[in-house]
Amino acid sequence: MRIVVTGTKGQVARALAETAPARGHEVVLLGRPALDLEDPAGTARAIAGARPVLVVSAAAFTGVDAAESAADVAFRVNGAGAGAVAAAAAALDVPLIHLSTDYVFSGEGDRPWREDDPIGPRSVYGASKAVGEAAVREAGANHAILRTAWVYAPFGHNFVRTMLRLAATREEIRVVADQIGAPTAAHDIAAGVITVAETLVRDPTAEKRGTFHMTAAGEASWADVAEAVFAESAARGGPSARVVRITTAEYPTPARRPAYSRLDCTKLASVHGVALRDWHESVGAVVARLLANPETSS
Ligand SMILES: NC(=O)C1=CN([C@@H]2O[C@H](COP(=O)(O)OP(=O)(O)OC[C@H]3O[C@@H](n4cnc5c(N)ncnc54)[C@H](OP(=O)(O)O)[C@@H]3O)[C@@H](O)[C@H]2O)C=CC1
Ligand SMILES: Cc1cn([C@H]2C[C@H](O)[C@@H](COP(=O)(O)OP(=O)(O)O[C@H]3O[C@@H](C)C(=O)[C@@H](O)[C@H]3O)O2)c(=O)[nH]c1=O
Repeated sequence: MRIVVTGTKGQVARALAETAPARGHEVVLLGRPALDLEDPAGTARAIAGARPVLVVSAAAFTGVDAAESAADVAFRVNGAGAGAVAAAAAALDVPLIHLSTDYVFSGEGDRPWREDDPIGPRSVYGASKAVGEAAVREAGANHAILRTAWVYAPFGHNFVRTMLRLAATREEIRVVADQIGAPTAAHDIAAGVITVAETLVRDPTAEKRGTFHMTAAGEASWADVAEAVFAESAARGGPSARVVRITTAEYPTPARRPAYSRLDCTKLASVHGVALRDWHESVGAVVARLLANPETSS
């Protein structure tokens, strides 16, 4: 099928472009200037012109700290922009998969968040993504909202690449150990998105629609992720650093991040048969690719 994806350089968009052809699908990536989420009419035109069988809404304002001082842009892109993409899918009568985030939750909990738990974003980014979710639900498309978390890939902006970059010049890196979540590889998300896409097109019944959580199996703190990255990197002769485990209070940032961010993914497994692999495996694979092909990793 022809899958039209918003964003050209995004991690999930690029991973979809790499993953879908082997599954028999064509991917069309639409990004600025052809599709600008701040321009709803232009967004609708660009999506219609690309003739989708299904739309994946993967572009977003993802600068969590930057959003705190650019709330107007974050809400235009992640709120109204997401609504414009969903309205375009509804007008074309094609299914939509919209990506959302663990940051819509407060993080003040002690068991993995379920889809029907009340949201309570603590950051502008999380709040803007929550507005986007609501706009997608309102638009009337056959849709699935997939909330994922802590995304990384061998390319793009992500924590794994930041750690390897910092390790090139530092012996020691201070990393928060009291935020818990599930680091999720963009390629694993892409594989799961394609399976959900195939189901939505084949079987557009109400049961397959709605909101689902889709993260890697297992849990980690950011410090755990850094340690796993450096263990894998060191084993392959790449850069590594000593991780100093610190508290969130010791690493002040403009945005507040959820302390407990794990998502319960059982609904996705039972309705769509999708369960992503353990994060350790995927972090290992991404670090291995980064070290083997640094030139394809930007
Ligand atoms: N990254 C993460 O850790 C997580 C991400 N998500 C969600 O998953 C989705 C995919 O994330 P990810 O692949 O990491 O995203 P990235 O940050 O890698 O890429 C975001 C993309 O959005 C594009 N974009 C930003 N503003 C606009 C705009 N006004 N018009 C058109 N395109 C725009 C960017 O374009 P350009 O390259 O030109 O800047 C970029 O291609 C997003 O919805 C995100 O909220 C959910 C959980 C975790
Ligand atoms: C670079 C660095 C970060 N940190 C901390 C800051 C923060 O609490 C945590 C993660 O920082 P980052 O800025 O890399 O990640 P962040 O931008 O918070 O990542 C989030 O992005 C958005 C888009 C999402 O949707 C979320 O699921 C999540 O992936 O690590 C350290 O402790 N030490 C460091 O050296």
